[in-house]
Amino acid sequence: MQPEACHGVPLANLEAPSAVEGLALHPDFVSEDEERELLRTVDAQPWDCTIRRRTQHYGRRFDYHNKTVGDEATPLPAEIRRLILERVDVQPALLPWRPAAGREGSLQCTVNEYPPGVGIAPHIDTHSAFEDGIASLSLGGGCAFRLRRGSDGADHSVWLPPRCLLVMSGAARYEWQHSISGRKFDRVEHRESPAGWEWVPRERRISVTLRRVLGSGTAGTGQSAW
Ligand SMILES: O=C(O)CCC(=O)C(=O)O
Ligand SMILES: [Fe+2]
Repeated sequence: MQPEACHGVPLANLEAPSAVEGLALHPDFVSEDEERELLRTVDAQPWDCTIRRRTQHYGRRFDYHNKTVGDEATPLPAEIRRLILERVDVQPALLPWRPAAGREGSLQCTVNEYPPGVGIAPHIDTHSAFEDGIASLSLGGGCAFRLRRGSDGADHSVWLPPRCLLVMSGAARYEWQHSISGRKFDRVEHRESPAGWEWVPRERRISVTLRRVLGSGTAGTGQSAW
């Protein structure tokens, strides 16, 4: 099923497409107050400007050039740990792994900043570096998140509202490329409008993604770096 075309902009649906097995959305994963607290926290930290969008890396560092994870670990800000990691941990069905359960050295957390007009090219997160199960929390603004399956070109877009936790596991993680177009507006399903959709201007979006480094943390020492 192809997305309806309008000026070539795919329609972003409000619900996770059932065709993308392993894709789950958890709306209002944090409250508006918690979102503000997380944004304040992130904005108080230094940014890495190596690539087009600004990033922050906690836990193990991912090298964008050779697609490997370094050995050193940067402590996670306490607010990210409390409001995201610990909350994911108490809902074991959310992710195939537990981010705060003493698996020290195995977490990789990236904060991405997307000003309006900035996106991320289609990709599958490196198989050799990360385990199954990737979570991403949207803060500040939403975006249309596009998934395309390599085997048959199936193509779906879903709207990620602010405060929503996206989880990609199984097929969604391994068989579908994901991307965010570098647009200033998204075309989003809107059931009350006559056309059934509306243009939504992009606002600055921050995503906090959690991944687990492959093969690490299996022999815990009981110490935690964050
Ligand atoms: O911004 C997001 O939610 C996704 C980020 C992403 O795909 C990545 O860092 O690999
Ligand atoms: Fe990704």
